[in-house]
Amino acid sequence: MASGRNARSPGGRKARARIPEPVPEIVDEPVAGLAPRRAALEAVAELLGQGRALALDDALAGAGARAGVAGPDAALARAIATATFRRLGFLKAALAARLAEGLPEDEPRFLALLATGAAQILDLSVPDHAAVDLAVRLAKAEPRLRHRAGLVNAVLRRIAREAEEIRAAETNPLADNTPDWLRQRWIAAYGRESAERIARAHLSGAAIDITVPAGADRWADMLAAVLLPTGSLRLSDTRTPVAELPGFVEGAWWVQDAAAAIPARLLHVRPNERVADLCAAPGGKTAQLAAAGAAVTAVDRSGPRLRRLSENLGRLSLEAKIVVADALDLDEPPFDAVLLDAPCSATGTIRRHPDVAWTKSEADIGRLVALQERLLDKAADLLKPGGRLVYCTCSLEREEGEEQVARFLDRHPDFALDPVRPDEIGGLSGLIDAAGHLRTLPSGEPAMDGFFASRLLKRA
Ligand SMILES: C[S@@+](CC[C@H](N)C(=O)[O-])C[C@H]1O[C@@H](n2cnc3c(N)ncnc32)[C@H](O)[C@@H]1O
Repeated sequence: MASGRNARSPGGRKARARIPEPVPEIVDEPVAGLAPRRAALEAVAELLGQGRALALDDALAGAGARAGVAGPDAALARAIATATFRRLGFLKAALAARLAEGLPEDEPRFLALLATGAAQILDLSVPDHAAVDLAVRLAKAEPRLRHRAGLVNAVLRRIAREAEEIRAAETNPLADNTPDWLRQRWIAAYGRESAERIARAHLSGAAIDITVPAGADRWADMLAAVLLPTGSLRLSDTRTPVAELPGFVEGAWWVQDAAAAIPARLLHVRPNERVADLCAAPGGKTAQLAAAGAAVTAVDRSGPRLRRLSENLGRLSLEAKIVVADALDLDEPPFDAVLLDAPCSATGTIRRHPDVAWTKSEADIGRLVALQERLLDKAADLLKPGGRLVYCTCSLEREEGEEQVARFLDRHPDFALDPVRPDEIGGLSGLIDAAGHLRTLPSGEPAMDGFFASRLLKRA
């Protein structure tokens, strides 16, 4: 792994790249391994260039289709792009220290080409020469980058030569690999030590957890999985594609992070209760509510995402009433219970989606907080007196969690907080704050996505 600190050191500055190495000749024929690199480059450049509106998954889907990659090549493109964003701070510093002119932040394609190349050399088990040669080919194939092919060759060769030193250098992921605005927020919210643990947790990917509505012990044996205290199973076999594991095709379980599985459980739905899942797609929580026997109305404003929800429920032989609508416009009789898994900054999912750290901004949080507030007020209206509301987000930001709920309770004196109890979450009392909210962290034990959840009762 690259070291930003090392890369910025005077040692990094004293020997600049001078383009001495021979640049490989380009032959105009299909080259093994080029298409996934092109897809990764396109997706990373797209996010670095215009960022905010796009998720890496969507950028990869588009770039992969244009580059004609599928199967293992698509997986390689994803691995390269994910590795690039996971350590983008380190990679940029390592590259900048080896470029006489520094790293041009206003040239996203050049930056993406170098960063994806460096990520392959430092973090993936790709032969160095393949990473360098294919990056040079990509540069030569682009009129805007062609004149820099020699520089790409020189810098990436140098990264390869100095890889051991770069990886071995001590690193502090909070200082070197977390954008300033997030670092400040996490230190303010959690303290420096916890913020450092969170940033360190982001250097690794996440485990694969599954939700099993029935027979968890039996499935734990069959899948060689660990039963977590909260009731989810954590797979130890991460090499077999999930769809090939026993029970997937039959719809016995579904993939869902252990933290994401907690909020729906906090509703304690009973058979035939009318329950609204207001931001439902792709449907992990809808499936939990439906599996518990509730009559679920699953609402989402995204048609394509609801199609995935419908397919997922179909595989699981579960049913819900599916409504494509803006939840703010929903016109339905009052519900016994409402789940609001609100759109959020998703900073709790950076282990899985490292692009989030680099493409979201403080302005996004302000916009999302305003939307969450309106959705919460709507959820309150949709609830019967005596009904339960669970509000949750996969965000580490307090404005989207604790502070959002505090403001809701100020606006709604007819609601009261119903604190989460340790016995509801397998005795993990450390996940409950003094007010009774659930707060999970990627750096916790067990490690989970960063989730916030709060249960609110409407007075009868
Ligand atoms: C965090 S995701 C939901 C994940 C889902 N609950 C699950 O467990 O699979 C947020 C969802 O909110 C939807 N959304 C955003 N704004 C909305 C709105 N105003 N009305 C309805 N859905 C909305 C998005 O399309 C997205 O699918």
